[in-house]
Amino acid sequence: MRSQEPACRDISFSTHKQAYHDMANHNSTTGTGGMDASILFEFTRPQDIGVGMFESLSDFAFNSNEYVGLADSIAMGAINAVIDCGGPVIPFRGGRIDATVAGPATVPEPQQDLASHIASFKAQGFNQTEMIMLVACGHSLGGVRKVDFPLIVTENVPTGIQTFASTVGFDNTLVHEYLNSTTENVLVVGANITTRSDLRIFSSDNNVTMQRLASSTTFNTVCADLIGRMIDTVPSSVTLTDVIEPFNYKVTKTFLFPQNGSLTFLASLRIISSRNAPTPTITMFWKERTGSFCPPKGCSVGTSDDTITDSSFLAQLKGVPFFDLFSFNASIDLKTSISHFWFEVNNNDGSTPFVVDNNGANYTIDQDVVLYDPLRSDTSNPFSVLVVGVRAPFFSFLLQKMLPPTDANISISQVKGPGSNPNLTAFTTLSGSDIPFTTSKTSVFALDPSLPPADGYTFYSSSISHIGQLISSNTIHATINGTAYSRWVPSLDIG
Ligand code: HEM
Repeated sequence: MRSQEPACRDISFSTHKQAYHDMANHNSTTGTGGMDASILFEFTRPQDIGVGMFESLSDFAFNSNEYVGLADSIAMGAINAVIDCGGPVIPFRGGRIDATVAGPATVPEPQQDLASHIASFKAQGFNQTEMIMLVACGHSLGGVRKVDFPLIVTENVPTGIQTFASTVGFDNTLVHEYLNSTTENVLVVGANITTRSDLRIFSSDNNVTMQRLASSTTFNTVCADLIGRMIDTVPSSVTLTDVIEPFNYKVTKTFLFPQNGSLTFLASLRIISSRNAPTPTITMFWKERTGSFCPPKGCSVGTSDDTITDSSFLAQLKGVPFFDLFSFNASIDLKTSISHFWFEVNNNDGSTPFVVDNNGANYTIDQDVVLYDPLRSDTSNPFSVLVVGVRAPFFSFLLQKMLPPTDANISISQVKGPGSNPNLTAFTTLSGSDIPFTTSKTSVFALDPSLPPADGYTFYSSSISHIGQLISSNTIHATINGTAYSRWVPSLDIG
């Protein structure tokens, strides 16, 4: 079995529900609310409660960083939940912006009447037919937990969850069981008539829409469309990206730091691989930042490592069987440094070698003045020592004098998870884990006398404790002699 095989599990169901609850405070008239991760501030409300909701939020606790927020993770979670349960592939757009406060309490509740539900869905941007469809798509998965909704699940269920359909998976079994009156969906046939919201919704057009959904092709098409609209419902101030598809060449794991009289530059190029073709030969090229050192075609180095990995299940469904990661370890002339790099790929199949250069823009290195130094840093335990190299001013470099800059302010801001929300301590106890909040922390660097200047750089360090927390990204900010620099370091470790 491949490591990326899908698994349709409890967490898939609650992740899917969470996406709807996050979206459900959208108001299409005012253009406010939507998929904005405000659920993080709302999940103790009666309409949002449940262990499932908490667990799926915890699942995403470490995904956020300065560039990708929790709301995008929730949207991607819903897409994965649907495919993991055998449903259709829903396109993903990025760019959601996380809310910083709770939204209005407009998530529909099962005890409300039909008119309220029609009004709620209308505010969210869905008409009555679409409401029926979206609820049928949503309730294709999972069920109602007795522990959280004892007034709805009135009888004992061995698993604690009264499922909406008799089979597990994203399909229209729920629709068939509803139409042929074999359903055990408690929101249709539960003893508590007040909370039979699915019955009121499904039958609100005399079952015309439910009958349409009896075709599995229609069900899949309709659900892909409506769940896609659901996760793309955002405040009007937010513009989502185009649909994001896997791309052929992705540069990752770049590190530039001084070492043994040169600059070491590490980079990896991830390419889509079928495993059936010959292994390509890839060469990395680069150009100097200043002066001349490289031949006219650029300095170059071959691969130092090549690892094939499985792609995600979503990528497999999009026709990406494997990824091949080619690593490069280049020694860069210290004086002339590096300004940009690109690759030449020879597929070794008789075709002409070609250049991969970020569609003509090259992969640029914006500065070499402030560098994170992974070798001088120690991230092996929760008490990390992070080291930043600062290039000595030009004149002192020429004189071979490693003078520290006269004025250096360096700090690192880190996104960490989980943090804690003091208002929600009851849930901390309930779940046995921490609240899934990420927090941002800034630490200051000081000139480190234990690290002698070398290779034109002076070294600054900062001791950082992050016991029990995972760091999801880091950005170094520095002002050196009046000039501001910033460097994003997604991972502190070379490996
Ligand atoms: C009037 C509208 C709706 C009402 C009143 C409603 C109500 C409920 C209730 C009471 C539960 C049980 C929750 C639990 O035990 O954790 C539930 C579960 C669920 N709902 Fe809805 N829902 C509505 C619409 C939707 C929509 C539009 C979707 C998604 C498109 C959705 C997706 C789900 C999923 C996937 C579950 C199962 C969660 C699990 O098993 O962990 N619901 N819903």
